[in-house]
Amino acid sequence: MSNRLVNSEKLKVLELLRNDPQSEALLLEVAKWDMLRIGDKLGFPEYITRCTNLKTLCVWVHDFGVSIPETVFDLNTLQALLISAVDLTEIPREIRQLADLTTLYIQNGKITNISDFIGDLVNLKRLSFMKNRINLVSIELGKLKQLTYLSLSDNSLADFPLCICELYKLKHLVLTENKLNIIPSEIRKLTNLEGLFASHNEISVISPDIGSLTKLKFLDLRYNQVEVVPFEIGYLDALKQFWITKNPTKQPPQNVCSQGTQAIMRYLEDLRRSAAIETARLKINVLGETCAGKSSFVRSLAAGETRMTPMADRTHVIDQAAWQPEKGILIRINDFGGHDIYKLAHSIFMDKNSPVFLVFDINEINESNSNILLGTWINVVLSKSPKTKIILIGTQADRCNDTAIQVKSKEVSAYVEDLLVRRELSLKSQLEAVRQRMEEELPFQEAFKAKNAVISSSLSETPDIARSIKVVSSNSLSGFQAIQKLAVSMAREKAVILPESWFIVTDYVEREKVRKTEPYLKKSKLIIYLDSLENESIEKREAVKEVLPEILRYLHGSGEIIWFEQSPVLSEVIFHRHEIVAGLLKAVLRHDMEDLLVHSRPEFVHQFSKFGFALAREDILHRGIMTYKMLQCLWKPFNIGDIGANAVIELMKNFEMCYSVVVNKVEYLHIPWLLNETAPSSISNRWHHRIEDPDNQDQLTLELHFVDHPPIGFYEQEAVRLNKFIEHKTTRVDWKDGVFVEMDQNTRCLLQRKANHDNGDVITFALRGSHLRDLWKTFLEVHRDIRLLLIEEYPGAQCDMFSLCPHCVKEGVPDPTKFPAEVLRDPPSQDITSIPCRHSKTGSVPVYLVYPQNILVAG
Ligand SMILES: Nc1nc2c(ncn2[C@@H]2O[C@H](COP(=O)(O)OP(=O)(O)OP(=O)(O)O)[C@@H](O)[C@H]2O)c(=O)[nH]1
Repeated sequence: MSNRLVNSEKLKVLELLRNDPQSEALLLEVAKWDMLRIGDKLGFPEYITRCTNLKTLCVWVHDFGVSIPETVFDLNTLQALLISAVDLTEIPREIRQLADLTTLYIQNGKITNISDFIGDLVNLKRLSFMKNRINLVSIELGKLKQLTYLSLSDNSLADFPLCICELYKLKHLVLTENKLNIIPSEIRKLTNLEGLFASHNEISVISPDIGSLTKLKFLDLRYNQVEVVPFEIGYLDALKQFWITKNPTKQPPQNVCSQGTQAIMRYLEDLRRSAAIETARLKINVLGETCAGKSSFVRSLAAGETRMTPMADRTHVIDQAAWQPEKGILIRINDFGGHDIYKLAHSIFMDKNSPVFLVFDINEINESNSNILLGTWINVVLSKSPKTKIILIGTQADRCNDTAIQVKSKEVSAYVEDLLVRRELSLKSQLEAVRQRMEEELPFQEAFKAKNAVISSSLSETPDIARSIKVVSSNSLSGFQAIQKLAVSMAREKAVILPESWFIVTDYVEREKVRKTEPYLKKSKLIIYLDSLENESIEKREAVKEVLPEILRYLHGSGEIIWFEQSPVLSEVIFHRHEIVAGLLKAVLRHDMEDLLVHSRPEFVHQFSKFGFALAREDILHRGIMTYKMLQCLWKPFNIGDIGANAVIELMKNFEMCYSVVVNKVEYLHIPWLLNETAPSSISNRWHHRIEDPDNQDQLTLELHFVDHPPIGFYEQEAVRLNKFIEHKTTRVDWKDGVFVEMDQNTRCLLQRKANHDNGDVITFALRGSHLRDLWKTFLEVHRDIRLLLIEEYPGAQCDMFSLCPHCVKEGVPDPTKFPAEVLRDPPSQDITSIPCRHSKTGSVPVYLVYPQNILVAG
């Protein structure tokens, strides 16, 4: 059936009309129709002239050529004409004949202007020229006083057609995907407007008069160039949804915009009440090996004069320097002291929007150590946040002559270039492999396509590493000017406009940072402080209290504080001193724990008996288990009390550095980072290399192949996450590179990390048991979890995931067939019963071994 009618009962008539178009009886029937929808390319039906009662004509996907058949304009009963006319280049003049039209849609054409005669269609209420090429609109459009809906979306409008602002009854105005650069003052005239949709334009100016649109409920300005949202938008009481993300907004700051309408409105209201102050805050993270010269560089930069660190002063974990290069600009520089703590707790201290200064001693760099001094750090940053800007800074230039500096600078640039080329080549070869498999036309084409898309997108994003390195000396301050200029320009890009009242909180935090009296600030105490400000009006104090979460989020984003709001315990504690958080984490996540755990030390001797301490020590060193009591001892020097300790534990759990197990009402923290030992010998009895009982057991296996090493922390984080899938009454054994779990009598699993110098490291998750259906359920959940961990936490990790053929595994084939793990998310069609496997005698294996037919797929 090619022609479609809205009323299906009339389809028979239509079919007969095709066969016998002259049948008078049928034509009489046609004359009664009031609505007709045509949706093909088979020519325009002749009988249309007989539709003398037609009120609605809807023609989609119809090849008119460049003009609409004139017969349409004779249908003078028409009230609604909706056409999609691919080749139409202008609005047909004859349209004026349809004087009763209330709805006119001419979409998906090539129309370039809206001509004068449009003004004749005075009864129009709804008008759309969506998806044309309109760049000119006649002022006559302003005569359509009955219009309530107008869409000119997806056209080429560069100037806002002011005549639109004469359409007083307009309720919905859709101008998305044009080239508009302003929302003009005249917009105030559209007092009935309820929805203004202008995303994907080039709008940089919004007239404050937009504040007159008292009925506006929806305002969409995403994907524009707006820096300043006028505070008058805060007057729009009816506004339910305001979208303004994907703009370079300073007012409100982008983190406020991404919080949604309520947060934006609160901010704007605050701005209305108090003065607006422009401020630019930037966080720079300084990384690099120990003794590179980081601290000397950071301190000299912040002080504006040489500040060399003595050799002795190299024990800090993280220092934060404040640098105010000019009024209104505050740069916080985190100096990570070359410690692993940065690598372990990246997500706590880092964010993709803050640049990294990677510092190395220019005298030390050579071909053999570039990988350690630069490559490892670059990979750590890129695996976590591939879009972070990285600037390479060679220090200690005063100890190097000019020629050597030139040579070494070139070598470093070449090294980085090479690193990026290698990265690209590796991605390209992965892509090639996937494409080859696509050509083999195996089942699971969707899986290959998905993988193809992921690799292609990584390929299209070249990491943002500055190729030319900056060479400085903290001794002579040579090269500092260039760095200062760069940092200031990066800070300016981050400038935001804040209501003056926000500075009550930011000033308080800054003062406390300098005073260093408290290890952290309590939110409840901050609120008490706000209440105590007698010089401020009650209204102002209340307003600040209301926007406190936004202010804290802003301060977190600009590196001023560490504040997470996932839970009441966490949100109560504001860490305003980075060094305290780093110190607390380092006190637990240290690899020299064995030396520290000596009973006679003051922090332990009064808390533990000798025997009790020996047990606790054993737990930590051999099982990676720590009690709350032990934590309290380790954190004693920081004086953080119960509230602070609970918040840090919560932080560690949230960032998956540990998981907790409660035994006999005592909470134990399991911290895979602390494990140093190889697999206990008992494991080989509980998990044989080959499946023990092949007749009754199966094994599902997931292998993660990394181009080089897994990103730091990935394995440990997955080891923590694995706990989610383990039933309460199970046995779990952890060692440095593995986890073995006896889930129940029938099911066991193994997570293992294996170094493989030639082909990159491999992490394996294997699940073995006698109920294939149950195995699949857990296996899919774990696969989904690992996939999400990679996507969300390690988006730059170069990793290939495979599902091994269970048949090969059972047979003990040394190199089992590997299916791309994407097959686990791509159900094969129901009629496929077997999958090719080169190791099988029959050349294939049953599909249920590769994909869990009839079992719900974990997305
Ligand atoms: N001559 C010279 N010595 C420098 C320069 N920068 C740093 N140093 C010296 O190099 C040594 C290490 O400098 P730091 O600034 O402490 O290096 P770091 O990278 O912060 O070291 P960690 O804190 O261990 O990570 C110190 O003795 C500094 O005095 C420089 O530009 N010129």
